[in-house]
Amino acid sequence: MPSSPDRPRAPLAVTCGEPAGIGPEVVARARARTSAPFFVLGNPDHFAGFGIETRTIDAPADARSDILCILPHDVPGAAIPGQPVGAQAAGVISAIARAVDLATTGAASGIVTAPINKKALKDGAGFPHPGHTEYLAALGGDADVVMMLACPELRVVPATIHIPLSQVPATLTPATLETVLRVTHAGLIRDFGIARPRIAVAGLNPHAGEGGTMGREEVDWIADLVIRLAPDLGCFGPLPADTMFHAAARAGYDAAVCMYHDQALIPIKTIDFAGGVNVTLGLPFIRTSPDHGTAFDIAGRGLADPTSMVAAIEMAWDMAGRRG
Ligand SMILES: NC(=O)c1ccc[n+]([C@@H]2O[C@H](COP(=O)([O-])OP(=O)(O)OC[C@H]3O[C@@H](n4cnc5c(N)ncnc54)[C@H](O)[C@@H]3O)[C@@H](O)[C@H]2O)c1
Ligand SMILES: N[C@H](C(=O)O)[C@H](O)COP(=O)(O)O
Repeated sequence: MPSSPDRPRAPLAVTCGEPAGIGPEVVARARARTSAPFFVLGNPDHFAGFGIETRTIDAPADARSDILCILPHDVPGAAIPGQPVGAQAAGVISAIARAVDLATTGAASGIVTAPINKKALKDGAGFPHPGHTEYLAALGGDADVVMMLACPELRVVPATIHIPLSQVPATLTPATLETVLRVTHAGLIRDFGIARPRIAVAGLNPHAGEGGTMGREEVDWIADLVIRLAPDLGCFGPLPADTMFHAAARAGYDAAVCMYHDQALIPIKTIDFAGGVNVTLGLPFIRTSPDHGTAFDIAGRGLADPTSMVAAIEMAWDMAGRRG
């Protein structure tokens, strides 16, 4: 748990996520594993049956830490494990927007999102975004946002996120990478309390291009950009991605900025899938999430591990305390 706040803080708003997934289960089980104040936006029926006492509340300020408090949100019908219901998609999406409103007005200290199934939301309600990160960026006024996944041993940032691998080289530009590095640097200072962040930058190509023999992006512009920004942002690289995640290498930086989704997320989900947290940097409000998805294969079977949800809640609460 984070240190005691200097003054009372509003509780966190947790979104229900996909009812057919493990979101409701990990939210319910998290209640028994942390004392951080939160309430969940969703259909109260979806949170029954996990052996956790629940209570519906009328307002965020009514939230308590000893009971799972649910602020009712219209996500109609039963939750069917592994089978998304199209009619629920709009409610899953609007719960996210409502949580953002609550955080923006100060009724919530920040938001923690339970996992969504992107295909279910697209099929059910035409959700146009590939993930929370992009939706939250839009809700946050087209903010320049960065996806960071963090665990005690490692923080990673993919510079490109939910796009096909074939589009990565064209999407990566000096301007986009510079923005990612600046937002990452600011987030490490503001939300992680690191006074002088050290940021390792991965190469795009095998062996970071090996002097242009295995790809040219590193020699054409990535190295120059990193050198130019190094005095301000404490960045270095580009490094061969295959050798920058072992324990001794990790000790040399506070975050690794990677060129694409899996380059960043494979190492952290391998090192600490249970404890990883997804945090969006650059938003005008706090947002964290567990690092796992809807896990339809185990939904409704009582097998879901709430550790990542607990870590996400505690990280958001800690950030809220740091921001004051
Ligand atoms: N923050 C989010 O909203 C978020 C994050 C990641 C994935 N997703 C979405 O979730 C859906 C499924 O994605 P996926 O299958 O790639 O990943 P997943 O994380 O849902 O599942 C991967 C594997 O890990 C297991 N697993 C996941 N969480 C677990 C937990 N808490 N306890 C025990 N086992 C757990 C699953 O059973 C599965 O075998 C996709 O639609 C994806 O886009 C959403
Ligand atoms: N890219 C994330 C992951 O694989 O864990 C995940 O899809 C979540 O993304 P959002 O937070 O943008 O939904």
